[in-house]
Amino acid sequence: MSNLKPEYGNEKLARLRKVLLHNPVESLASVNLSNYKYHLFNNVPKVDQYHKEHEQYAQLLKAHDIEVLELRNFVRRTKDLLAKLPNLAYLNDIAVVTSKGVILSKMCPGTRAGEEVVVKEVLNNLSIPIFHEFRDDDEFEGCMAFSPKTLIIVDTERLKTSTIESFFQKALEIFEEVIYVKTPQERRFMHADMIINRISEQLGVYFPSAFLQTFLITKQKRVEINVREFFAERNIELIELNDVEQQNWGCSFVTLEPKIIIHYDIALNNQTKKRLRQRGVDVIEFHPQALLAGGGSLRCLTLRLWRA
Ligand SMILES: NC(=[NH2+])NCCC[C@H](N)C(=O)O
Repeated sequence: MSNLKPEYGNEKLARLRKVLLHNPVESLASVNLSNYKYHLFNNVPKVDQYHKEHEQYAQLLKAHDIEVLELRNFVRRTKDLLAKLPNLAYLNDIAVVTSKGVILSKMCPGTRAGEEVVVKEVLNNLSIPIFHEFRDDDEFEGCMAFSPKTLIIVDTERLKTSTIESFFQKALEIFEEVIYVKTPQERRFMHADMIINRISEQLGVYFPSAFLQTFLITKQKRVEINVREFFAERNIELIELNDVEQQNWGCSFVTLEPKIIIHYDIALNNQTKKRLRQRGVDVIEFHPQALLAGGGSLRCLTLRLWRA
């Protein structure tokens, strides 16, 4: 019997130790001029360049001492699905790994449906338990473990309100509170990381106008809150991003450890970079070209498995 602590869980903002990536070599070439919109790409990807950049990103993570697991090495039974799922690369949306187990998404009907079947097999093969799975008629493309206490669920076009409602009680078994955000149903706000993210215990970024209505939900109550005031009361400063930064995935980065983030070099403007520097934040920059066709950030490509 081992008394080692399990090596999974990502809600505590410690150093990132282990991630899962998937360079979509089996599927990317099937995205073409006649189907790229169906496949939720912004345009047709330059396949070789996309793979190259994906590999460069994996190397960047390794250079920072992060263990990088390749999804295909943990897939057997669901192997045939890899060729059919070009968005499987966007692993962030398919699962949230907490130290109490995984919240496994239920991807929307269409090109992303079934991604969770593959990821479930992988998690199983990695001996990471599932905390929650949704029903067949649910839609839930991820949420954000903001801290060990706080789960953020953003009601985007990729989540069904009824699915979210039915999940609150379960979420409150492992989080003290859920922050529930109503956001415009537009592609630019498709997942939680498009509107908010954390950099350290005391600092984050957000895009204010995406927060149409925000609620704090606990076992005892549900109250409407003002996000900025709410976080300010807890001494968490949220830096505002502008419209262009938000559309360039400004909120969607990988926090390597508190105050060090890995981000697209095109995402933040100089003023924001300066603000971050003034607060002691280091930005490790990565230049994307072909990756942009997929409509996702480096964070979207990364299933954070373990922080410690
Ligand atoms: N967390 C994210 N912002 N993910 C981006 C996912 C991109 C993907 N092509 C989609 O539209 O579903």
